[in-house]
Amino acid sequence: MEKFVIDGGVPLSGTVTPAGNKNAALPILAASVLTAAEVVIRNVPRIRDTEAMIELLELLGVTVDWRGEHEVALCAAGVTADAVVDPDVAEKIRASFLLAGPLLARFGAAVMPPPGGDVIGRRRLDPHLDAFRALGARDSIADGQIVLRAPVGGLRAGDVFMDEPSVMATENALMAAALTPGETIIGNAASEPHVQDLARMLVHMGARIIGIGSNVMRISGVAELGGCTHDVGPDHIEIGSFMAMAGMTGGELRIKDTDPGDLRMIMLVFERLGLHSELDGLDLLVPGGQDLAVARDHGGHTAKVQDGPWPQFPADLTSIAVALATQSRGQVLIHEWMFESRLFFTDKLVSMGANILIADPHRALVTGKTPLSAQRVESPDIRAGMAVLLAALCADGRTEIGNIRQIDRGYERIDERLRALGARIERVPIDGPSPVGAR
Ligand SMILES: CC(=O)N[C@H]1[C@@H](OP(=O)(O)OP(=O)(O)OC[C@H]2O[C@@H](n3ccc(=O)[nH]c3=O)[C@H](O)[C@@H]2O)O[C@H](CO)[C@@H](O)[C@@H]1O
Ligand SMILES: C=C(OP(=O)(O)O)C(=O)O
Repeated sequence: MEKFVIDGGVPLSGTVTPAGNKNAALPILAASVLTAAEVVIRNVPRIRDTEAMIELLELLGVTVDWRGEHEVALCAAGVTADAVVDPDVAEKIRASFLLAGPLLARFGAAVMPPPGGDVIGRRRLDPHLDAFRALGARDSIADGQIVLRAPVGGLRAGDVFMDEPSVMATENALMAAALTPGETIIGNAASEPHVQDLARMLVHMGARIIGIGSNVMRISGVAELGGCTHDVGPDHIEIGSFMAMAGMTGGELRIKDTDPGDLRMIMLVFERLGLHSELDGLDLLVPGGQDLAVARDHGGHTAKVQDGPWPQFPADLTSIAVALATQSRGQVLIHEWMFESRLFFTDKLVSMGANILIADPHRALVTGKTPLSAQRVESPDIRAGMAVLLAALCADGRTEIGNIRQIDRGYERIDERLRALGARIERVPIDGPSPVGAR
């Protein structure tokens, strides 16, 4: 067990390169199961969630060959119909359920243990099951696991209409449809950058997909998919986290090699919170020393930030937006529309001095700017952990953050990368000695 010890109050400045998108890498790794050919995946973030997915793949019989720090070659030629999804590893990540689509399509059956993931509210699996049913599969429960079976002769191309634009259900439906001959239509599909990235990989493997980036995709599936080499796109959630960090500490940051199309809504919403950023080619620049002030709506009305399915503001950045708002003059209502427990972590920011009123489980009214001071806090989930870390970086004094395994689930070597920007942060074993050089 480890904790972060942070001495705050230093502007973080310099250049940083974002890691590959966690939520793209996970389905892209799972898609390797769709083919017996080798797939090479580059720009894989080295985080705990991708480690867990790769462990699951190895336990299924996929050969895993790291060819570089972020490049892995996977070959699922040895996976058989009786391969088992390991329940102990599956419960570590929500994305373990992404193996359902590939296994069902390739072998006609999948036995799926309950997935894990962030405890941020109720997380339905119904859209996944609905999609598989629309392709002819049947499901039942045995020993707490979901058993999926394709009809004799395999899945049938069909008309899938999501009851909500679920990200992972769209990904499962896409993977299953790509290996099902005929045309499948997915309506009310999710279209997040990670969904698009997976769809592009499936095209490289031999499927034809029309409508990538929209909420209706038409997939011409094939009986056999081939190998490919695929680069995972940059993580827009990590980029948003770095932007907020620069704004909150007053530093100047250049974020390299972004995908500007993924940043439009994030830049717009952060601008509303007073944080200006601009593009320089593919790089995103956050100027230093900004005096943050929330922009009121026309007519002087209170500003609001609300998340939603893409291209709306990403749910995974709402915790970060709350942290940023604490350092911006004025008042803003943050409405986390999707997950009913995601805002509970704000009590940690309040304990550090933030002025946040929780109106109900989905709404927080943040009034800034308030000085923050150091505390001992736990990280309840990946993004709340990052929000608390951002608060610690601009707080006065020494903050200790426990349960940093949560942060490590989604952010690669975050302490090392923040140190390179000037942060005074150390990773120390729990009950270990005080870090050298820290105040
Ligand atoms: C591994 C991965 O990719 N995880 C992401 C994925 O999770 P995941 O795919 O599990 O999330 P879903 O898109 O299914 O949405 C999560 C929950 O939000 C609710 N919901 C969602 C859409 C909607 O239109 N109405 C609605 O009510 C549902 O209760 C649903 O269970 O997408 C979430 C929403 O972007 C992100 O927070 C997660 O980081
Ligand atoms: C909620 C998240 O991840 P997961 O769906 O894997 O729990 C996240 O990335 O913020």
